[in-house]
Amino acid sequence: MDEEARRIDAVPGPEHEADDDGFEGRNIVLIGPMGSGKSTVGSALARRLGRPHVDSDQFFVARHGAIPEYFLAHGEAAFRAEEERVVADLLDSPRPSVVSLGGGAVLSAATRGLLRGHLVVMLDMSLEQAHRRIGDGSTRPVLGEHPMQRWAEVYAEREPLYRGAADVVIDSADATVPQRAVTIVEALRVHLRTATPPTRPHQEASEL
Ligand SMILES: Nc1ncnc2c1ncn2[C@@H]1O[C@H](COP(=O)(O)OP(=O)(O)OP(=O)(O)O)[C@@H](O)[C@H]1O
Ligand SMILES: O=C(O)C1=C[C@@H](O)[C@@H](O)[C@H](O)C1
Ligand SMILES: [Mg+2]
Repeated sequence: MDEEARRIDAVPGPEHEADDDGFEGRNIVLIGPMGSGKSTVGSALARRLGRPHVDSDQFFVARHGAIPEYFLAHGEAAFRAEEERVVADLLDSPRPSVVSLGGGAVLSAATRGLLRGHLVVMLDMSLEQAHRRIGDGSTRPVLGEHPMQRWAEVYAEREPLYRGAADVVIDSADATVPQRAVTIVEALRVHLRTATPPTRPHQEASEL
């Protein structure tokens, strides 16, 4: 793991919370569909908490180059295998961090297993909101030539995986980025007060 790269984005902002942020030293991991704000909100959340922010797509690019080009050259299966390795490295963080995952990272059963024990937040969004965010989808090779139709299909396939892995689901896509960071902090605090036992292993959607 490149420590220099890990420090990028790690500078606390003026609004950051106390050093002991109350999240038991666990990573906060953001999952959810393409365009839901995992990278953008993750960065704001990390600043708020005074934690490092790391993003699996950014680390993938640092290791392997641009994602669309990697898909073209090697195919999706190779991408998923490398993504799995990147995510495992990021979750094995020496400091509690905010970790934003690529939209398809939860497709890996190994990754879903690793998520147990971390605090996992699903950022949800509607198709209409996705339409406003994603534009022509040109930076997301999974969306192909009909990005919105494909976004909806992919969402339907993955929604049970996101929900099965998440400790909290945040549906506030129309709120501002700082508001969404605050909403996540509040939802996680409620989760930690009410979850029994505190680190209850997540169930696979198929087990629910
Ligand atoms: N309130 C908001 N919250 C989050 N993102 C917003 C908001 N308003 C606009 N955006 C924009 O939505 C776009 C998608 O956000 P982002 O790239 O963070 O999504 P993502 O979940 O990381 O997507 P991917 O799975 O492709 O990595 C960005 O251009 C971001 O600036
Ligand atoms: O949802 C997906 O499958 C993807 C989402 C992006 O974050 C990138 O990880 C990549 O474009 C694939
Ligand atoms: Mg992202």
